[in-house]
Amino acid sequence: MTNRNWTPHSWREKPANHIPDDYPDPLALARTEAELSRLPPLVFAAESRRLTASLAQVAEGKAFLLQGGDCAESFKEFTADNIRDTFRLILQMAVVLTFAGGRPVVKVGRIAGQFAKPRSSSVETINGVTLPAYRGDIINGMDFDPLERTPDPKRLLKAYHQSSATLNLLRAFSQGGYADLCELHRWTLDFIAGSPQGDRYRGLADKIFESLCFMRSLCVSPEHQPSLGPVDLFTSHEALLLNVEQAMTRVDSSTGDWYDTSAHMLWIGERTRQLDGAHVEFMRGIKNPIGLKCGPTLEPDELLRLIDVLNPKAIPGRLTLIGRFGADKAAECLPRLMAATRRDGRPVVWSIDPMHGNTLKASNGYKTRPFDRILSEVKTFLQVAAAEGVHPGGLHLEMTGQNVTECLGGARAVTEDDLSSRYHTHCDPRLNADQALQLAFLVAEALHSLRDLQVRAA
Ligand SMILES: O=C[C@H](O)[C@H](O)COP(=O)(O)O
Ligand SMILES: C=C(OP(=O)(O)O)C(=O)O
Repeated sequence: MTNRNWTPHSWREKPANHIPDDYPDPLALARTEAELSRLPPLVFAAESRRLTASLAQVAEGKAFLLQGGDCAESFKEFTADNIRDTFRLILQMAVVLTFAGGRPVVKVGRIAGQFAKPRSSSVETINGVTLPAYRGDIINGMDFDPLERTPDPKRLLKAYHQSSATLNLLRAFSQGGYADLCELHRWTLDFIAGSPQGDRYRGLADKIFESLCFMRSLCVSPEHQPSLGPVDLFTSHEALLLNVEQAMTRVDSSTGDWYDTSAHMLWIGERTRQLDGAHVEFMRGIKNPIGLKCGPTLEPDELLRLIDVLNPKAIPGRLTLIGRFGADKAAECLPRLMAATRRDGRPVVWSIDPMHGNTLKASNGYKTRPFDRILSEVKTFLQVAAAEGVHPGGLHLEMTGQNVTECLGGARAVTEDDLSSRYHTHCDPRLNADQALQLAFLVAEALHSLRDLQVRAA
């Protein structure tokens, strides 16, 4: 069923921000878009519907959403080890959060398509030379060189094929070697053993391990082991390059609905959420579950009007609101938005992205994020949600399974001097595996106390 006056290309009539318009050969771009539109879908509509159903459980307070992965995937860091490590980290965090929250965790990666970045400035100047800014490997290259920085349509195809291979591996991991949760949790125990603050989490980690092993001992045959389903990890990315999203949007033959088959879930970024803009126009017409970043300048009225447009039929699980205010602004901005959606009554998932409002420049010039500020914004989210009677539905993180030094702090205390040692991100600083797992344990503690309070109040 098509939305009123919507087509996969109706966004082209609206003002579009952050989509490059400086391809030297627009005809080559058009040919590539046509080629993309003939390539097979990366995901299937039925899988996206399954994710909507899982997110509906989150909206009802019966599940929790963990969405995380790279800030920007890159061609250079495309290896099986990187994919495996991100996959494993998401699962490790999910085990901890499931146990503490007493609810299933819906797992969504920022993976298999998270390539394009909106930038604060469209140019970069170094030593008096000005070139177009790097916008993600799907558009141009990172090296500060005029040729590299020129948008190249061939990159769209390379990103498609990389996403396809990534998904292939993720599907294999989901069904294969990582299906044994007991084994998976052993990795977490290794993290505890090596962490300077490991003792703090040991009690919880040991309880999880005992429970998993107990469940395993109850199962008589391998197919009944505590394990993961076939598409247990869903994929997502920011729907920034609408020409690519349009090319990947297809009619689902079983329902007649339009689905963007580039990922299970897409989100609208903070910089492109204008009510009359191209991104909102495109996203209103696809049937996938979608996210909307909500930053400090979003007012309740505007949010409700965005909900009118993006989820007019109030479908549970369709819309996830992803707050990203900054530790210093969350307590002021979030209550009025949460109160507005609670009063409004239409179902939404409330999630928190504690990364994007907490970026700063270290004294040595590196873009970084302090772990304490990230944690503080998550805690504020949990407190405000409790005060407003809203389910704190999820976490949205930029993180990697690699041992990078991009965010400050954490148990192993990354310092400003450490940043240069393993700073590999292509755009924004990510939590490393230890920092992300530590955050999962700290959120788990907070969710556990919340659960205790709710049980006592019932
Ligand atoms: O991930 C979000 C944005 O793309 C990123 O924060 C922009 O960074 P910039 O301010 O360096 O352009
Ligand atoms: C660009 C991003 O975030 P935001 O739109 O919230 O700035 C992102 O999540 O990659």
